[in-house]
Amino acid sequence: MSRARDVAYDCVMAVSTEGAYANLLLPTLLERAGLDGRDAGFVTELAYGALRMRGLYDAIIAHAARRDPQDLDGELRVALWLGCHQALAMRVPAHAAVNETVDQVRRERGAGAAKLANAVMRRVTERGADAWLSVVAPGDTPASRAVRHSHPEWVVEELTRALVADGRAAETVALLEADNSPARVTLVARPGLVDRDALAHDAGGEAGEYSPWSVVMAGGRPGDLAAVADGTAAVQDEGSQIVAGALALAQPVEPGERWLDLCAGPGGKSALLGALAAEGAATLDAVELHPHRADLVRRSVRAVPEEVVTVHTADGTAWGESEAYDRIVLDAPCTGLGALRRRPEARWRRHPEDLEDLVGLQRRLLANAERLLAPGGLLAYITCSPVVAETREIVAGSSLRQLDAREAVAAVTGTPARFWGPGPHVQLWTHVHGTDSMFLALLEKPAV
Ligand SMILES: C[S@@+](CC[C@H](N)C(=O)[O-])C[C@H]1O[C@@H](n2cnc3c(N)ncnc32)[C@H](O)[C@@H]1O
Repeated sequence: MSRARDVAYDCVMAVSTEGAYANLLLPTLLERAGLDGRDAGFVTELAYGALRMRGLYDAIIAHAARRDPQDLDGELRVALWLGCHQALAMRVPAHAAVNETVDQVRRERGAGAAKLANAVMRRVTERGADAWLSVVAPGDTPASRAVRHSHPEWVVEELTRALVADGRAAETVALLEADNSPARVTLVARPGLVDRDALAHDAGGEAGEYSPWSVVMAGGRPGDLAAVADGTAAVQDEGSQIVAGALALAQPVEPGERWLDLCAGPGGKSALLGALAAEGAATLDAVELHPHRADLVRRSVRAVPEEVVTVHTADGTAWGESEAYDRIVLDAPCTGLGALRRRPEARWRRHPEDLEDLVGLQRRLLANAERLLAPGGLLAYITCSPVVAETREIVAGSSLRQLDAREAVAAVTGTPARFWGPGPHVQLWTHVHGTDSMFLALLEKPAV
């Protein structure tokens, strides 16, 4: 497993010091190292676990090293996070966790740093995880919850505020725990392009709980599936499928309808909407600001008939002619605090100041989307965040009429509308629905 530990170390180093994304980098590192099956599972658990839980591990390391972990060498700190995760969360025997960590540090930073790693890891392994929690996160305050569940304190506050607003005041801990649980890999069988049952069979998986297009994989690499390789299927969270599908199924599609995806990259929702547009003889314009992400959209929609989706590299705040579209999806750039399971580093990259900038951008995008919507048209405002300032407060500033999004979600999922909360918007929750915590509001421009 030494090779596996090296891969986890390289991944966590690149993510924490070079700004890499674990979900993009790790598959490449695994392939390069020729690791799959059990070894790949071990690396993924180790790297993702260390990246998620580094807030807790820093508190433990601070105690064990009697110094601020930020003052340690980057290499030593990363090796200690990995050592903590092995010893406290992965049932690796203490002596192995200590020895592997010390060897790693010796290779990377030499004998002096290895000595320090040895002393710290010996202290870390003197206690089990529960005993450490009572030392570094005693009681039940917002600060101790933040350490215990390894989220920045401001993130805990924002998530708690969102839960309270949704009548779920007692569920903070359940949500924080869900954020720390590995997500199942979910595929979308793009409608009209591949049969869901056939995909489930090929993937050795099963139909997802809510989305009629979803398949939950039991294991294996999605990229090995023919349907994923040819773009008729893809990895996509069930929550994303539900909220995008809701716009398409909210009312019957008239042939010739024009649809717009105003923030399309990397193109998961464009491809699902493109497939649904093709079935209804509609067309879709997909707009994305960044050229490399617009290229990802082109790749994502490659299996949708060519004449249905047109990808544009443009600024969504200024793009388009007024009243040109019958349906618009605005999947706005957001803090992403609803998708922390899948992006283990995201919670540490975001800062409270980001929220103000994002809210300004969300408002400008929504204002342009309102301008672009035809009378009688429908607009889906979506975020992969439950944060109140970028969800219900943005929608409250809209001049459009808010529809009951629960009805549209019910039409997609075949469940009763009352299942989806008090309305009129729908807030999905990771700890309740097993999806990313996506927000959906459906807005309508009055017909003239
Ligand atoms: C939440 S992501 C969209 C995810 C996408 N709908 C999907 O399902 O794959 C937001 C996207 O908006 C893009 N973006 C940011 N500012 C933009 C702008 N002013 N105009 C258009 N796109 C923008 C970002 O680059 C990012 O790709």
